[in-house]
Amino acid sequence: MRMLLIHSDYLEYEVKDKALKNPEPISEEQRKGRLDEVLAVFMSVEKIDETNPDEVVEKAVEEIKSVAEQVKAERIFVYPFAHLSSELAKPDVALKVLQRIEERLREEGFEVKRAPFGYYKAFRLSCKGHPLAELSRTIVPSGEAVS
Ligand SMILES: NCC(=O)N[C@H]1[C@@H](O)[C@H](n2cnc3c(N)ncnc32)O[C@@H]1CO
Repeated sequence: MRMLLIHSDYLEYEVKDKALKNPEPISEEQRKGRLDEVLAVFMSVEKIDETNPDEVVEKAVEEIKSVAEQVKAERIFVYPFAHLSSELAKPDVALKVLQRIEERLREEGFEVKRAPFGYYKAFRLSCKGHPLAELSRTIVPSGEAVS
């Protein structure tokens, strides 16, 4: 799992076209979304994560929680982003992992939105620019080497 974390004044997206033959079914309301004062987390779920998705979910939640507490963000935007890795997990595994991360962050008390999976989307982001505003993390199941 590769994550790019951007502490932002806002992130807003608009769904454009399908990027997968069978993208995640979405409601009309989910075609656009916005959060203000948000920690945007762009995530590529990787092949290696398929060996232990549950562990990767927990490690990702811990990392996101730690950064959110450091930058004092109470809102998280989970953003599926297939451009941070050349060894992507299959879409059905990736979607489940991202849905579970969304659920777990809500359980931890954050306000959470997740951008729709399997689409091309236009988005606008306003990075705050402070020293911790742009971070990346790589997470792998235990016992696996980071490539
Ligand atoms: N920017 C637009 C986009 O990335 N669209 C991606 C993601 O929404 C999603 N997707 C597919 N596989 C993955 C994966 N392994 N991890 C994360 N997202 C994935 O499917 C789209 C096409 O790859």
